[in-house]
Amino acid sequence: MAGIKTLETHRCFGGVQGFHEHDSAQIGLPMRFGVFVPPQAEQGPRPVLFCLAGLTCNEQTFAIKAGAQQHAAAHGLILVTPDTSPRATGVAEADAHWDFGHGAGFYLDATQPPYAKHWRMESWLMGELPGVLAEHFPVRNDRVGVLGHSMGGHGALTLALRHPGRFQSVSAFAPICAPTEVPWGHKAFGGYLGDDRATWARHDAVKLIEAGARAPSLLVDQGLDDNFLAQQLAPDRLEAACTAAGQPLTLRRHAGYDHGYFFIQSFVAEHIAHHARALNA
Ligand SMILES: N[C@@H](CCC(=O)N[C@@H](CS)C(=O)NCC(=O)O)C(=O)O
Repeated sequence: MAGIKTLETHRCFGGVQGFHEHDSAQIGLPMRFGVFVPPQAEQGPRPVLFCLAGLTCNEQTFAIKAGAQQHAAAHGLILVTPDTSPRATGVAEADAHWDFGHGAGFYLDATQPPYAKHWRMESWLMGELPGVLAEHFPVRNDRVGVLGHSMGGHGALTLALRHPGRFQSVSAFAPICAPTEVPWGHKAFGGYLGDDRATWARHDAVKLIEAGARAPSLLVDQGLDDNFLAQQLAPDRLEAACTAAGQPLTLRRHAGYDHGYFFIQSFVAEHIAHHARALNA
């Protein structure tokens, strides 16, 4: 049995919010993740919602700032908040940027040195972490959703599109929809994946949809006062790709909201309800 180290637990809305660490074989380093277990888990295994955070965030950010536990407790969902990259890798360059390296894993497996060794976030999340969760928490690994914010929104969309059948529900707040077309994506994909743009396209939600990949019906919220909207997020590209491909999408644009967690708090109840509808069905 793969061990985990429990770092903290807190009673929360009748359930338990914990933060844990395990020695990841995929990443080759200890990795941290949060788990909220709702009160209904005392009666048996519950569906799981992965919540993927954005640039500069870690396993605590969404758990502390989004206010999601009260809604997960109401619907009986387990929330999992993975860290956003490997840590303490010894790669000096990975500390030099806030939008690349540590805290900026982009939920993919890097192919380029020096990142290829530890930046294996897709293999960790899709291949290793579900098994760790199944050993230590009352999860139903056959009822799984994914939600993400910004870089994590890119992660939610691309992981769902790249792994059909693994997620029954998908949603995002202010996702990076077309990373191959924006500066954050150019920097991250260039560093992690190298110069071959055909490889980049396999981690771009718009390009994946255009190439025929499909996901469960998408719920996406976007604030119109988001500082990153014009340069980095490209929700219009997602909307156009979904319309052309017949991929179901509910894209809601909200006047006055910015990129941060006050925006997320304002709509997180509706996201949790969206996931609960599919996962508890
Ligand atoms: N460069 C800024 C912005 C980074 C940023 O806005 N990150 C978003 C995700 S892309 C976030 O969720 N930050 C954490 C927070 O708002 O608490 C910083 O380093 O704080």
